[in-house]
Amino acid sequence: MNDIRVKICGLRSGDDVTAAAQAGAAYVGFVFFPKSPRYVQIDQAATLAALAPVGLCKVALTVNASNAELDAITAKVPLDMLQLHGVESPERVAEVKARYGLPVMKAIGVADASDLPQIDAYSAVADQLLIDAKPPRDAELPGGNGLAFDWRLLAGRKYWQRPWMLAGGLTPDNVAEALRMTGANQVDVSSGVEVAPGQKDADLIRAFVGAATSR
Ligand SMILES: O=C(O)c1ccccc1N[C@@H]1O[C@H](COP(=O)(O)O)[C@@H](O)[C@H]1O
Repeated sequence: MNDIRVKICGLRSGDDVTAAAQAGAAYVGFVFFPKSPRYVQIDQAATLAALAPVGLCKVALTVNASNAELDAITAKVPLDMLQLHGVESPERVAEVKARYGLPVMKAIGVADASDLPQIDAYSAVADQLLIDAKPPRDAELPGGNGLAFDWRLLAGRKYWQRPWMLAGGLTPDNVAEALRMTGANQVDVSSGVEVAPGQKDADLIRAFVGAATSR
């Protein structure tokens, strides 16, 4: 066992929450982006979050959400963290953090080295960073596309100012290599533990957490 922390994102059923918790995930994510096959409505997310055992960090993933949307989510769902996965500016990240009093994780899309400097800008305001593959220009979703970026871009950059997670195209088969190449100590996965879009699989969740944590 190592101290790698795993987030399983896009949970939609009680069985998903149980599978993530039993596998040893540290975070679970609920997607509040209607175009996603992993979308959950607020009442559904509230029910799922209530099933999470104490200590499992419950994250709401939103995309360019308004205050009204975030007000509605945070009023009903017991949360430990907000994940901002759109084009929210550093100022917006700071505003959300102050308004809701929850830790904020900002997702940053990376395709090449020119995308890396923004990580420093967000480090000044976000509590955590999620370094994900930049979506293709015509993508419907800003994340959850099962696409990896060139992990060599992060080699030797282990020490960002903030805790960070690696995401994008991770699977039970490649997560150990991704951790080795990037030096990440946290990873986030969505489509890599699914048998169909939005349909998580307990065996894949177990295999992913096992592969990440047993190096
Ligand atoms: O999962 C989604 O549907 C999603 C929708 C909108 C924004 C982000 C989304 N997912 C995030 O993207 C990463 C990477 O996904 P994948 O493992 O490549 O499928 C995922 O961990 C979520 O945080």
